[in-house]
Amino acid sequence: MRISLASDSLDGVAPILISELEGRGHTVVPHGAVSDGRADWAWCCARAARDVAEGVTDQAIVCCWTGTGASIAANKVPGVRAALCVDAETAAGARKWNDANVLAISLRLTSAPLLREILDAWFAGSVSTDEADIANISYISEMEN
Ligand SMILES: O=C(CO)[C@H](O)[C@H](O)COP(=O)(O)O
Repeated sequence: MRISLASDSLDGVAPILISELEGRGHTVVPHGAVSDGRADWAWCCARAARDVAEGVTDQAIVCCWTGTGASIAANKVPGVRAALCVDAETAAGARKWNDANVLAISLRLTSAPLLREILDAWFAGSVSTDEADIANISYISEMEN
């Protein structure tokens, strides 16, 4: 899978994210501190989210200290459903019930072992085929129109 990756800093797990993703067989398109060092969270996380909306990449991972700014910026991009995930259970739910296509990570809260659990759950997950779940996701898309 092609994954855009954005972070506003090289704090916490940010430096190991590229190797974690490449180690899982993904191709990484980096933005912000993990690329050229530009570190505005709003800009780099929106940039990664736009990659997904434009079909340049399949999914994105966006990071900031809290994870909140990263998720807010990504969710401003139409077609993006970004989920701030602090554990594997949340990541599994975000894929299943929200069809989330952008994973937001808090660099403050996420240790390396926790990151691996979150990534495992995120990439193992797939969207629910339940009618009510699909209707909820459709409603989110309709709100963008
Ligand atoms: O969490 C964040 C935004 O939601 C940022 O990572 C945080 O605001 C960065 O702060 P600073 O520029 O002082 O390191």
